[in-house]
Amino acid sequence: LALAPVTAPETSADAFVADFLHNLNFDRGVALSASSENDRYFALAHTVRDYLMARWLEDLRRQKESQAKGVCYLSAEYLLGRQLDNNLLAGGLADIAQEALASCGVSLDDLRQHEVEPGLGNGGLGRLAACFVDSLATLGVPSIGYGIRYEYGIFRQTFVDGQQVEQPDSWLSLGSPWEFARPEDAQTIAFGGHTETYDDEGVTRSRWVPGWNVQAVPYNYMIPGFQNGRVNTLRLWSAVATKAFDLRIFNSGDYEEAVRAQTYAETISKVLYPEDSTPQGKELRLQQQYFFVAASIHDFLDSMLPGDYDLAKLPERVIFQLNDTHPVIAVPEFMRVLVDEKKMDWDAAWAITRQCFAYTCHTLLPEALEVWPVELLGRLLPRHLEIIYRINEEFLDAVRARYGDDEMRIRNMSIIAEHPVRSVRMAYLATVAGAKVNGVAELHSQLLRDKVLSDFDDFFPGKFTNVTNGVTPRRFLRLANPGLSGLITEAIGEGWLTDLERLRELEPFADDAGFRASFAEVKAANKRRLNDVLRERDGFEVSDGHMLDVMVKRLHEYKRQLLKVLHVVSTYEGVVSGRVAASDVQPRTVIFGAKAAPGYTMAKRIIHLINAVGSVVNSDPRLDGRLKVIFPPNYNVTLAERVIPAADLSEQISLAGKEASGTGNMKFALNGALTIGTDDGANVEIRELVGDDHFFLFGMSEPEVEALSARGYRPSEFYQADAGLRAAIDLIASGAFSRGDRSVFEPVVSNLLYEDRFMVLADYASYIAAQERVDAAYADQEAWTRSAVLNVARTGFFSSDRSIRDYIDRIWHTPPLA
Ligand SMILES: CCc1ccc([C@H](C)CC(=O)N[C@@H]2O[C@H](CO)[C@@H](O)[C@H](O)[C@H]2O)cc1
Repeated sequence: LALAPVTAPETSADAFVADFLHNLNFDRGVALSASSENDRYFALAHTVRDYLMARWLEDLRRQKESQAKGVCYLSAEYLLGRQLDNNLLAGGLADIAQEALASCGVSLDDLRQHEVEPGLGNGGLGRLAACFVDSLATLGVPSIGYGIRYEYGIFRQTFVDGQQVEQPDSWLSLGSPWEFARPEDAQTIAFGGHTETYDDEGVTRSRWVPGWNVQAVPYNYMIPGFQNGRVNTLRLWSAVATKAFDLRIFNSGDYEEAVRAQTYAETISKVLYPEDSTPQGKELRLQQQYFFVAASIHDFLDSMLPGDYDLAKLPERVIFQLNDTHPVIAVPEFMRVLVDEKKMDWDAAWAITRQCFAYTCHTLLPEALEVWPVELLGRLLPRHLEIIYRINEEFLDAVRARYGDDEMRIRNMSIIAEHPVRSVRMAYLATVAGAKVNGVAELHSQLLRDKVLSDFDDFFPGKFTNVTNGVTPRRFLRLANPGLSGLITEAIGEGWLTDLERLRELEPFADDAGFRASFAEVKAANKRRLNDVLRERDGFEVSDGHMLDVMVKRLHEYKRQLLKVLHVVSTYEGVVSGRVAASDVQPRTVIFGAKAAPGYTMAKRIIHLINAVGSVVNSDPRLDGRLKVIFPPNYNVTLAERVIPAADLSEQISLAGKEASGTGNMKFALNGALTIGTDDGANVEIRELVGDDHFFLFGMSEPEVEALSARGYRPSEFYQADAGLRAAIDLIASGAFSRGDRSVFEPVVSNLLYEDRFMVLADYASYIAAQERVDAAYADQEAWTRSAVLNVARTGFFSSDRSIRDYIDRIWHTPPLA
């Protein structure tokens, strides 16, 4: 019996009920009649796990046995969203679960609402990682996602007087039924101390003598493929003290000291850093990065390779994908293991390392590129600093060999920056060590090659490539928009969910009035559903017949939420000044969703301004209810799944050359919203695919932005030259949205007039003109719906399955396991 393969329960409502009640009674230890909602939720989750378990164990066995080349995806963030529905969909269990629970008088929908989403990420980068592990499993690629099991995820956002207030995200307070703790697979992670050299039978070797260590305890999460019988693993590490409790100190009465090691250790995986662009350079952040990558490397080498594995073959067995620079300390750690622990000679180890890593860059903002002072790195990871120095030395020797003694180039390319403080440029380390470096959209990858890392593109021909981002259609179409999914399947049959480019077959339906009517009805139903959610969640009402104009993303000046605010204020000013009749205003509700990094003051001011403008506009009878602003707090994956299917207009208005890709833009287009946007990030590829007639383009292109900043940009000139712009800014400056107190938003206004780093004023006129085109287009609902259908039909390219296939072809060479 012990050797019998694990089998899933029978796929029937009766078997499902039996397993559910078994889990409730024997795992939760309660009877249904006495059970709490959390008990029922846990029992349901465990039942779904039971149905997926056999596949998981079988997949793990096959991946190990096959020794096929696999991907280790190293990411400091995974923005997973709720798990229940996705696991029900992947297992094809949704219908029997519904029926089974109903037969017990339990509402599946109540249990859905009970789930707290694991907010283990900030925004784009974290959500992309979640989409990618879903696609890796659905394509059947041997792979493991590695990350950190933060005890507290991204903060919960509340508004007090329109201002952001952060609350801790205690997502684990009721426990998480989807995780499997594996303390027996814990890894010891060292820190601090010093290094020394020693003689090893005539060979001088270096070794690290750490100062202290912690335990990294893994928690496994199922990542089921979509109805393909595959389940991959996401392994997240949690920190605990090696010696949790010191009885001797305790007996001496210093209770606090007795548990200090534990408290200290736990802080490593205590909380996610809520920054998504400006690193704070905190030591704990570096501790987090080293903690999870060291644990992951050791775990892979220990658990996935046979004892006598020939390490020289590692490049045929694994590729570590670095999700931005956050995990790049993995490179010197890998070298340390090969050279110091496996006693491999440096050159052989480096030759292997350079084939086992690849780096994805997700940003263009210089301030977002991580640099670590050598003082800090040397103190926390002394051996790693030595290794980085040697990597850099040999690299610069090669640069000199190629270009001669070009000191400027040497200084520009050195992994070690001398100013302002001697630091390690993590993006340069990742670029030198990576077999491949990719950007996340065509324009982004081009700018990396031409500008940000041009010296490296010149030195490493063929190293730079592009993989345009994608999103999983399982969560962001099938689960978020069942109405549209049903319509699509009715029109073109099944199969599109794992072959999204088949959406092209919808093109002819754009000219089918009946189909358009059904499509418009689905959009209207999604709006009603959103209205129910927002009313219950935040007491907001979405007015019928309003165009839903949506801007949801992290709050950052380069994303230009301020441009959207100026459009709202201009429309408002037009009416209250009497220049525009309210009846001429296209009924529109503007929905914002945005968290600001707690330390990002200007971003928090802009959130305050949005709420302040909203409360004035929403309550001014002169607008006759034709313009509304809604800003639900705590935008997250769960809210995105309700807002995106209801949207008519998708705001993708960043300054050209600043948004690496964007992924929200893809989700909106796939859900039948039209985009108003600049030629930035993946907007360019969306516009190329949907066609200029079905995309509201505005603003400067990236070269025009460069040209303007080269000429010297003086925002106040645009203020002077544009009466509409001046009226809008003056209204804000006047205190009209701050009870007459001009000081409240003065910093925002003066920044716009005298700095405006992201050229909001320069693109204002073009934006307003584009919004007028939007109003005109929306007046013709048939034409609008036709464009919306074509947006859906032509954006199948933006599936994360296609992105993963590109990574396999261009970077990983890890074909799916048959
Ligand atoms: C250390 C601070 C920090 C934290 C996170 C980041 C991320 C790279 C920021 C991020 O999420 N970037 C976004 O990544 C998405 C996925 O590729 C892109 O679609 C977005 O354009 C990009 O802003 C930078 C710096």
